[in-house]
Amino acid sequence: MSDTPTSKAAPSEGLQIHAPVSEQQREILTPEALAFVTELHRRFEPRRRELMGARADRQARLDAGELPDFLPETREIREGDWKIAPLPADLQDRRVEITGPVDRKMIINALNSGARVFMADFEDASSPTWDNMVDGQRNLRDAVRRTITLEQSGKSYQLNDKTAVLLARPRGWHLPEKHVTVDNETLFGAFFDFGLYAFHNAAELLKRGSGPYFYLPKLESHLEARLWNDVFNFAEETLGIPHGSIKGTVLIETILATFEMDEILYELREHSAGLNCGRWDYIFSYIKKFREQGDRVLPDRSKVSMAVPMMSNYSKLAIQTCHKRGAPSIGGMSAFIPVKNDPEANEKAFAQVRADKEREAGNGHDGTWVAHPGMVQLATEVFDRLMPTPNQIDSGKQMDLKIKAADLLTPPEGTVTEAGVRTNINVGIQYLAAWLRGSGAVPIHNLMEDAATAEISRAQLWQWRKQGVTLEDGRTLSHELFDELYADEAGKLGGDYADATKLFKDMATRTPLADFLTLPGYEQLA
Ligand SMILES: CC(=O)SCCNC(=O)CCNC(=O)[C@H](O)C(C)(C)COP(=O)(O)OP(=O)(O)OC[C@H]1O[C@@H](n2cnc3c(N)ncnc32)[C@H](O)[C@@H]1OP(=O)(O)O
Ligand SMILES: O=CC(=O)O
Ligand SMILES: [Mg+2]
Repeated sequence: MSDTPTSKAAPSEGLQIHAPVSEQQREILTPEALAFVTELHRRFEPRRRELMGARADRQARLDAGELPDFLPETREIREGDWKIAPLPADLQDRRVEITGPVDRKMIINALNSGARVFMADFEDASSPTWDNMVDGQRNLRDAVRRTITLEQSGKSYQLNDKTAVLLARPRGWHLPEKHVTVDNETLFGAFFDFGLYAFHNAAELLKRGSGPYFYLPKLESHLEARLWNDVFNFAEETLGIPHGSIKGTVLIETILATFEMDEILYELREHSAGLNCGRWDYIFSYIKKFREQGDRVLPDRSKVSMAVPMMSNYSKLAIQTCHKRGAPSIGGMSAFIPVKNDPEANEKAFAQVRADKEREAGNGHDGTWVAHPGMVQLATEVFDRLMPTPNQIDSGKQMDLKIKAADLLTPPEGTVTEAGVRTNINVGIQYLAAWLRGSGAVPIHNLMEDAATAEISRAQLWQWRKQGVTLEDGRTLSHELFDELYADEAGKLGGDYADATKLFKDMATRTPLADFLTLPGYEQLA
């Protein structure tokens, strides 16, 4: 294995960049790195496209009333006795993982936060501007080599001696990288983000005793996991790193993937580092997939907690499935963040996070996510107390659980309120405005908001309006009432939010529901 990454592929012809490239960005966009990305596109783009077609076909069937269930054709995999390959040493203990965008300061702060793992996020927490995506790669390259530093606002940032293990989350299969084409076709973000990170860092990470570790977002089927596995195999061979050294933790954050957790682990068994419960996208996915099914309307977002049966069953099934296969099952993100200048509200936020982490550790998760360094100590204290071993894969928790499709599909009790409608409008517009300005994670009303939580706001509004839901006060959410509430909330935010107000309303009302807010949003992103 050499220090300088090399690719067997020749520097690429056919790849074009349609954006300015600074001197510093050229260090990332080298001919060799771009040749590798080009090859990923040429080999795997037809399958990516086919899988996106399968998503659309499935949605049409769901719109017609079909419900998901465990697949008959993969019963043998579910019932078989197999395990994933052994975990590398530095992925055995993942009790607290901090996440955040690939901004230079955030990366340093997250790696120094005391968390076991840092997930550097090109996805939900990042607005995919060209500079964010390419500079993020540069920041991570420097983080891997431990040369990352920053002087900002009179403060000096550098890495502590002991830092978190680094995982990167590339964009999901659906998101294009519009600034790059290969053979005149748009390159997709997953190939760009994975390709550049793996090319620049895989060998270096292995040399340093870690490895090229990834979180894989928004998968809807085991066939999508198979594609990632093939991409990993190709990358290992091309970059000359050992087979199985790339590890992927799949986010189970779509209602459809929940029915294929065994199969997803199986596809990735030589490359798997377990599963994670991405609760926010999961709720979004439930709304999106069942948007036309009037008996599956969810109540206000604040009422869809991890304690409601549908969500609790999903997380317990993830624990059972992972542990049967020797894999870690990581919990999710509580959206509560520290509240400045309000001790009472701050105490409540901490109590919420504590309760969430106690539930996760008690149920059997092997680790969890936090959004803010201020929550690392609390989550660590909870996991240290309730999980005294590095993980609880062998604890036997949830092994007697018997989950049927209805346990995952039955919506929770609860009502839709005018306040819930207004909050979704207000938060959705504020988030989208920030995203269009280049920030993908923002604090709004003392909660962490990112692309996944904004999608819930949008999809709920769409479904409630479409279904003409009855509000708790007895009124129907007619198109007229929706317009009235929308105009009122947008009016309170004012003219600075004009672009976001227009786009968010379009996304909350346009038929059919757009698959992702970030797709039409990306067309408007500078
Ligand atoms: C649904 C999902 O996908 S969840 C995963 C994706 N979402 C995320 O990763 C969200 C991550 N969190 C964040 O981005 C931020 O915490 C926010 C936007 C929610 C709040 O940000 P802020 O209000 O700026 O936080 P705050 O002002 O309290 O920050 C205090 C310090 O902590 C740092 N900080 C805050 N969050 C993080 C983080 N996640 N990682 C690293 N550092 C952080 C800030 O940079 C700041 O550092 P400084 O004192 O050196 O300037
Ligand atoms: O990515 C995490 C989620 O909750 O969505
Ligand atoms: Mg997500």
